[in-house]
Amino acid sequence: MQRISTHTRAPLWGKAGTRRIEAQASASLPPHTLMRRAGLGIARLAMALAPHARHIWVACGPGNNGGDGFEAAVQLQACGFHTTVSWRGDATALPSDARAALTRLHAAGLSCTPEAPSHWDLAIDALLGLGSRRPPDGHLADWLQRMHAADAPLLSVDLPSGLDADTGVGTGPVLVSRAPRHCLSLLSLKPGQFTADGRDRCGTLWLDDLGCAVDDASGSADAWLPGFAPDQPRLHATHKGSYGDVAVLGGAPGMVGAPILAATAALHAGAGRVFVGLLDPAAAAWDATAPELMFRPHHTLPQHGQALVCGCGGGEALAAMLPALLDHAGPLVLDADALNALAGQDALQKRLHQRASPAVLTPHPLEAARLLNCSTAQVQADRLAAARTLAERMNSVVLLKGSGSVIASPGAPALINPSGNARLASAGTGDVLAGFIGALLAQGLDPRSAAWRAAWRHGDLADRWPAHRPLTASALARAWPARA
Ligand SMILES: NC(=O)C1=CN([C@@H]2O[C@H](COP(=O)(O)OP(=O)(O)OC[C@H]3O[C@@H](n4cnc5c(N)ncnc54)[C@H](OP(=O)(O)O)[C@@H]3O)[C@@H](O)[C@H]2O)[C@H](O)CC1
Ligand SMILES: [K+]
Repeated sequence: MQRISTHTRAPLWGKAGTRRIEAQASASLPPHTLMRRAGLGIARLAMALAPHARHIWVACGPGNNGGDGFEAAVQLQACGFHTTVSWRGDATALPSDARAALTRLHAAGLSCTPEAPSHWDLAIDALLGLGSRRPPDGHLADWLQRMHAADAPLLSVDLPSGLDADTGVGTGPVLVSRAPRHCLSLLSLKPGQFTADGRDRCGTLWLDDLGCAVDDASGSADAWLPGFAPDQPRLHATHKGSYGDVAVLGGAPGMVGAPILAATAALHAGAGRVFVGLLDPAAAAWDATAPELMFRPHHTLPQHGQALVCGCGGGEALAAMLPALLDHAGPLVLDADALNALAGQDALQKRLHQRASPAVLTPHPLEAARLLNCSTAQVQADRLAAARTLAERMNSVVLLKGSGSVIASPGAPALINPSGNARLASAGTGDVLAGFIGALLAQGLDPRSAAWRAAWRHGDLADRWPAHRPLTASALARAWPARA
């Protein structure tokens, strides 16, 4: 069993892929082995999470997820925990593995009750897993509501009930709670655990591969957790020219802060030199808080060899500049108003498509919806699919922001960034991310690596941010850790 962290590099499989893994694994094992292993894994984790629990509530559903719960209850009872198993249904309607587990439960002297207990020290949600097909209702919804409202820790089996393994879209009750939440994923990690509602619903994630470790030799994974890549050490005999130039274009009247944030972030993320071209003619041509930034007339940027970050607070004036920029700029990040200018403009999108080196696009869900000509809800309903479609359509690396940012690139597996938290939900943090990506492009990283490493670092900084210190974009822009 493995605790999943932001450093974990691992393949992610959705429903179909996990079912394939399960079928292959169970074909070579005696009947019911996987479910027994699942029960053992759940019980072990439950005991580790709540060693002093006196009363454990196992809520079981109508499929094999419920069967995992029955197996876990047998183990917990055997270890001396007072265990209540709540289950309603017809035993003959259970799938065969779950039916066998129910028989074992009865043989162990346990019986099921059709009601929830009044008190518990740890709840185990074994209501629905991969087979969840519609919002839980009736007694399933009632039991979920009780588990989420309680102060006791909650351990979800495989998936929090109602969470879609492919998309991370959650249905059914979930309340903001201070009680610890854990999820023990079985056989595989799933994309839906890391994006959309997945992070909130899962809490701390664990993986038990049930002794069937699968590699991804065939490249069939639906997405990947990228893992952690430290910054490259620097040679002593280098200079500012060794680490590339970034040019930042944006800053229409009233929005000058955005490019300054991106430029500051690029500087702190290690770019050798950073230039700024502001679109507001009345803006000051230097920034006393960041005297390293070099301000230039916007029409002179980017100069040859500079990585361009374009769009931050750019306003509508950017649209007229985009054709030339798309044709001639080298490494390129398009953010905010540059993305809005692209939306619905087939000619611009064609230019983007024809670029020799893919640009990095950093839409939030609303910007992605504009580019895809659909609603934000449709983007959020399947973030992986939306990012992949955009990446193919624009021949670009697309970093779809939000909880569990998705990084999709043409011809490469999609990545889901696991770092970050809701403290990043404040103005300007997107500009900082664009600046980080620009700095990594300037230092020679390919667009996909620059995008995921920047997203990972951006999230990791937020994860490590001191609780008592406000997380503002300008502080974040200066927080890239010093190289060893
Ligand atoms: N088989 C094994 O060896 C192992 C299985 N594992 C665990 O199994 C689940 C997947 O099991 P599955 O039976 O396919 O699916 P579920 O348990 O999630 O539920 C399916 C049943 O639930 C009904 N359903 C679906 N949605 C709802 C809802 N909202 N309300 C009520 N009922 C619902 C569904 O009924 P349908 O009418 O829709 O067909 C099914 O009856 C997996 O997640 C693991 O936990 C382990 O991997 C170990 C090995
Ligand atoms: K569950």
